[in-house]
Amino acid sequence: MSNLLEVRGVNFAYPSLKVLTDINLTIREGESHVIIGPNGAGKTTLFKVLSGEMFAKSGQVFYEGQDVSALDAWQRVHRGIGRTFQMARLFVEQTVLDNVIMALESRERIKKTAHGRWWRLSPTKEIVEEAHLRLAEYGLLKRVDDLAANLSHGDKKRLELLLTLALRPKLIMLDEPTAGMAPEDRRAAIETINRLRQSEGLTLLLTEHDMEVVFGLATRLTVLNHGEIIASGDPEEVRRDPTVRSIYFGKGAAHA
Ligand SMILES: Nc1ncnc2c1ncn2[C@@H]1O[C@H](COP(=O)(O)OP(=O)(O)OP(=O)(O)O)[C@@H](O)[C@H]1O
Repeated sequence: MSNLLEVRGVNFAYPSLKVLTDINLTIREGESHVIIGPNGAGKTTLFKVLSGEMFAKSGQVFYEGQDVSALDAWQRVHRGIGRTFQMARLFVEQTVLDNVIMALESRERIKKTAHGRWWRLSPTKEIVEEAHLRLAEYGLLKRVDDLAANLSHGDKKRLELLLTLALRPKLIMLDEPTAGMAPEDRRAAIETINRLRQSEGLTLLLTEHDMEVVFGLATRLTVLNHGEIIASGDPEEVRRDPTVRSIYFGKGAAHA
């Protein structure tokens, strides 16, 4: 497996708080790499630095061997890095169908030009058909005409995943993909994500608190604590690591 993403010596601080300290991390092609850590450990901040929403104070991020540290978020999307958020980001005043059409139009635009923030006012027949097909695949067909704002939490997350994947990323970063879901939705999400990883040849980087999801998805596991990586490797080995056990899985740990 070759390295898809490499993080070298990344440091990040908010004005009054140091959050990431000397982060070194490798994401290999095809793996499902889960990052866990107590609340406030710096997981979301790390995602923001990797996706280009914020820039590291020092250190570098390499994607497919190229330094992308200075690229903006949309430029990283063009390179093939997709991302979802803890609270799904959708065009809530648009219908479910229009959300999908916009994502598909945007993908076509990315293929043709260097700039992807544009869509046609009247989409082609092919795009509308593809949108319906994808909505059917995700079990959202009956909601096509609903406003995205009116979807349930689980359906919003599903739609966001569909939109992110419509851009055909190679690496997809999922920030707590099952947060707030009922147990049966959570199990369905694990299945969907595992299936997509295999069928679309995706590499996954996730943060997650729910241990059923963590061990249902992870092929590699990294533990972040107070902005530092304290363990990384095979999920079962990491689970047995004495430091990890005392900090994270031990008595009184936030998410044991
Ligand atoms: N915009 C900000 N300005 C200042 N401090 C921030 C900002 N965003 C996050 N923080 C702080 O940075 C630290 C790391 O936050 P972050 O959201 O990255 O942690 P996390 O591991 O994702 O937490 P959670 O599991 O609760 O989502 C926390 O102490 C948080 O309060």
